[in-house]
Amino acid sequence: MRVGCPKEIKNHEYRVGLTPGAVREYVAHGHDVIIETKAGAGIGADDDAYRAAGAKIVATAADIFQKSDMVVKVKEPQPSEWAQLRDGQILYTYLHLAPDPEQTKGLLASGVTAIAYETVTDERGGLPLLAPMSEVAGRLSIQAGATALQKANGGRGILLGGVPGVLPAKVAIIGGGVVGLHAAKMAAGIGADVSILDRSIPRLRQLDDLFGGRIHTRYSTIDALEEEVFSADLVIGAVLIPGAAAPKLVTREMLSGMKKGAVIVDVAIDQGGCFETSHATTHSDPTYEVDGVVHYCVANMPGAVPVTSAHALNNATLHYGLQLADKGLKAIAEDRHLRAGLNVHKGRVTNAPVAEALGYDAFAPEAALNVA
Ligand SMILES: NC(=O)C1=CN([C@@H]2O[C@H](COP(=O)(O)OP(=O)(O)OC[C@H]3O[C@@H](n4cnc5c(N)ncnc54)[C@H](O)[C@@H]3O)[C@@H](O)[C@H]2O)C=CC1
Ligand SMILES: CC(=O)C(=O)O
Ligand SMILES: [Mg+2]
Repeated sequence: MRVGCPKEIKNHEYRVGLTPGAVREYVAHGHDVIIETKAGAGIGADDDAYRAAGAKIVATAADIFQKSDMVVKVKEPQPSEWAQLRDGQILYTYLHLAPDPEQTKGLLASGVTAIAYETVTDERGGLPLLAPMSEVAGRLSIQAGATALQKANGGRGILLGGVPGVLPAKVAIIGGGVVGLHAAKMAAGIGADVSILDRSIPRLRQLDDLFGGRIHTRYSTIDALEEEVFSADLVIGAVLIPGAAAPKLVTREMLSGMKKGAVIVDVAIDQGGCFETSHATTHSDPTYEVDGVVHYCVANMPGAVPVTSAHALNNATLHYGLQLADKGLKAIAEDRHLRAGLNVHKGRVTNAPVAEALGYDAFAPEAALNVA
């Protein structure tokens, strides 16, 4: 199979879908790999590094989209990219379709077979291709929040860890999954007073055990949520219902009960966000203010630390990428966890939560692929 990787074009997105190390693995499996020139510049991998790994360098993204049987990317295709996808081609990348009707329309019109990293599953009920970026974004959320809390950046001017004799800041984390855990590690490590809210009691038990009393866990009712959000200096939005649009847990009305200069980091923004007042921002202009509360809602947070993120992402995507390259659609038909990643196939939506969020009929991946 010919596998192609274009340079990412989303705002300040410096990750790359294939690192030179991943290219070497595809080549070892007998595949042709083409890479757009400078695709790896953001992680310090130049064209020669890709040539040494066995790839051919091409001049434009159009060359990649025209010549590849499978396109491997990081972020959801942008309008100029989805216009170049076609029937019979596999797209392997993050999609986040539920909050994005335009992209969904574009992918359906193209006829492409699109696998969304974020809905591929594993035996333990996890999302193995989302997890590494959630680890990065969870850790970054505390750095971003700490910066936004500085007075000159519009925040209330509180240091997360405090100092001896002065209380630390309060951090409320809504959603104790992968993002929530990694945000809590950073916040607790820096000395903040941390609460995590979740709807899963087994998960709250696990977090309580992990932190040995260093953080507070709370079952996420409206009462608990209000109490935590109203007293917090920094609120991290980290809920997920896989594939679906994020539930709006913090309403506009609730903002009026928050401290002036408090900061919200809505990591769940790639699924539409869990604050009613969230809208996606970019690394060039990451924050805005509503009712005195600073909002940070960057949808590609890991793009800020591409050297870490691109390698962590490739570690997770390589296994199924090789399966797809080796076997094509048969790989999806054979493996139920990869099938869970199939969001769009030949003009049909094949992920139920995406179909429900956007008002399409859902086709089971098995039916769309003619798998018994
Ligand atoms: N903005 C960015 O750059 C990035 C965003 N993300 C996003 O962050 C979000 C979280 O991802 P993960 O931590 O990997 O998901 P996860 O599935 O590991 O955790 C989500 C948690 O939310 C909890 N939850 C669900 N509904 C809830 C509710 N009503 N109240 C409280 N908790 C609730 C679940 O029980 C679960 O523990 C996703 O939308 C993901 O796509 C991830 C990486 C980068
Ligand atoms: C998961 C995601 O949206 C990202 O890594 O950018
Ligand atoms: Mg996005």
